[in-house]
Parts: sequence; structure tokens; C-alpha cells
Amino acid sequence: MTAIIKDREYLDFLSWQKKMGCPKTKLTLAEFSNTGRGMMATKDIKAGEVIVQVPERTLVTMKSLQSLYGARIARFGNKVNAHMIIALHIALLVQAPEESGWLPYLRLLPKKFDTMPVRYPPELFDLLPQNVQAHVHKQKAKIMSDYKTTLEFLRSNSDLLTRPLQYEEYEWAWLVVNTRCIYLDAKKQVAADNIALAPMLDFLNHTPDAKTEGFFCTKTKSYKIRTLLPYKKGEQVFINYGPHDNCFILVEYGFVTTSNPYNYVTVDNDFLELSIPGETPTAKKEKLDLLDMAGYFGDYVLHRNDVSFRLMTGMRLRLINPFHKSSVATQLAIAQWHDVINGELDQISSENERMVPIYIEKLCDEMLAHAKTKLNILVGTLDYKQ
Ligand SMILES: C[S@@+](CC[C@H](N)C(=O)[O-])C[C@H]1O[C@@H](n2cnc3c(N)ncnc32)[C@H](O)[C@@H]1O
Repeated sequence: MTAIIKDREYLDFLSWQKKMGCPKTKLTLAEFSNTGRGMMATKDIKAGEVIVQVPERTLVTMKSLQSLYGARIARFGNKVNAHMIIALHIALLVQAPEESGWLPYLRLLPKKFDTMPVRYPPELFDLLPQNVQAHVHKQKAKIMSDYKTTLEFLRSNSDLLTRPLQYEEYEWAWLVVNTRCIYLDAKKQVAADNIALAPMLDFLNHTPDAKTEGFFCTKTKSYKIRTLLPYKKGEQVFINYGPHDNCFILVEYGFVTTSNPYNYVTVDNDFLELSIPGETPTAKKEKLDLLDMAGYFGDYVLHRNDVSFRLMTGMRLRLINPFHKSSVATQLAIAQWHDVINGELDQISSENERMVPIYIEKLCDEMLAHAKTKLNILVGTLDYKQ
């Protein structure tokens, strides 16, 4: 079920947009059962049509904020980047929204970011895969470090503040930028001066299937998005945030998509914990050292239809059993393992090659069992909370 959103706040936003020179679109805000709030086509849209046009004056970029902060940033020694300045700007607008001139837009921003793992309570965070936890730790450290630099910036610019800037306020604004900014030049996926908050465009949700083109039109002085796919009236219109796997999308945007061709699963910990009959702890350690020395330790992934060469390489070595480094048979097998890596041999032995998919399947079974246990804990926690 899709529910069109036509409340006072959205109507005010549309009037604000009209005043700012945004042309009418074939899109309207709606609540979708599968993705939450997004944009719905109000009429059929043809492939090649421009779906959104955001005038330069409503783009929030380093350039648009230059007159407000440029001299202050230079005095501060250019230690702040575009993400930090746009986040600070949004946080400052929210401190005095009535006077900001941006109230209709600010009122439509998410009130909270509970689906972002950085905001998860510990019991939920603990259930995330380890590589995701590591990514979240990095993000948390980045927000904290940006907050500290911003406070330092504000110490010599306290006239900007209505009241002291709390961490929670800054984190919210930082996440607004992280989840809603676009790259003006999609080929240059680095923040620098390239990121922008683009009201209206930022109501579009992501699907990996969407095909769009974004470009700045010098004639109309606006940023435009053209769809290369057609949409029928009533359908949700999407853009594509980039070729990201689900772990990345979860940490950076707070959701996952079920059919994501870019998805892959990192199995490093499961590979390390995999028990192989007959493999002694010493043999295992020597194999891991060998993998490290050959540059093949970690970063083992499973793609939808493919096992990474690194994982195959790790598994081939783990499956050399028995493994006594001083024995001639083991030394020969290690030499053959190197030859397989270099492409000089197809396999160490037919038996070793036969066992590789069997143990990869075992690894998958163990991961699945592990995931089911975590899911049961999660369901149990939810039942307990209800
Ligand atoms: C640029 S905003 C898109 C508009 C947003 N849904 C809103 O209501 O303002 C990006 C955020 O939308 C949500 N989102 C985007 N694509 C999604 C999808 N396919 N499924 C679920 N949520 C999605 C995520 O919360 C993400 O952080």
C-alpha cells in the first residue's frame, strides 16, 4: 500500500520550492510499504525525462556557503571539510529555524536516525557482523573527531551560535549530510567541494536497478536528474546511490536492499574459526603465517555467484593435510600452492581441489547457523520489548 503524503508541512515545502524557482515535477512525496518515505510518479515518465530540477540557490554546497563561512574557514586554517561545514550549517539553521528561511525544508528532514547502526543500542550493535561493527566504529570516531574540530572552529566563531552545540545535535546534522548529500560530479566520488544537499532530490530512495544521470545545466542554473528508465504513474521513482554492497549501505544509509547485485559477504572470521579435521593448532598457525607472507591473509569474500580467489587460495592451503613444514611432501604441496597462485598450476592435487567447495559449503552452513542464532536473539529481544 502506498499513501500519498499531503500534509501541511509538505504543502509548505512545495510553496517554498515554487518561491525558490523550482519547476513543477511529476513526483510527489509518498509512504511506501517496502522503503518508507520516497517519491511517487504522479504521471507516466518517459525514459530520458528530467525528473527533478534543483535551482543553484537551493543547493547547499561549500560554494553556496562561502559568503557565510569562507573567511572564517580561512582564518581557522582550512581544517574543516565540506561535510563538516554543511553539517554545521544545518545544525545552526535548526538552532534558529524560524529566522533561517529554510523552515519548510528543515521540517521535512528525518527527526531521528534510528536505523543507522551508529545509533543502535549495544544489544543490537552486538548482533552485527564484525566487519560491519568495525565500519561503524570508524564512522563513530569520524563523527566525534569532526564534532571536536567543529567545536574548536566555533570557539573563535561563537557569534554563529544561538546556544552551545551538543554532540547529539551535531551527530544528527552529520547524518543528514551523510545520508542525503549527492556528488555534483558523480565521477569524482570525493567530498571536497563536490557534495551538495539538494532539497527535493534528497527525497528519492535508492535501488541498484535505477539508471539516472545527474548534471548541472548552466542555462537554467540548476542541477538536474534525468531518468534513463521509464516509470508508470503510481510507481516509486528511484535513483542509484552507487554500486555498494549491503554492509556499506547499512552503515552509511541505514537500510539494506534484498536484491543487490553488488552484495558480497566477508567471511574472514568464519574462515579463521573453521575447524578442519586433522589440522593441528601449529599447522593452522603456520598456514596463516604463510598466507600473510604471500599477501593472502584476510579479505575473503563470497559474491552472489562467485567465490573470491583469495578465499579459494586460503582454503587450498588450509586443506593441505597432514601439514608438517619439515616434511618433503608438505614442502612440495606448499610449492604447488604458490604455483597455483601464480597461475602456473591449476590445482595442488585433485583431492585438494575436490575438498575446496565442500569446505566452502561447510563455512556457509556454519555462517547460516550463526546468523540464525543471532536472528533468534534479535526476535527474542523484540518480543521481550513488546
Ligand atoms: C536521500 S534519503 C531518501 C529519502 C528518505 N527516505 C526520506 O524519507 O527523507 C536517504 C535515506 O532514505 C532511506 N532509503 C533510501 N533508499 C531506501 C530503500 N531502498 N529502502 C529503505 N530505505 C531507503 C534511508 O533511510 C536513507 O538513509
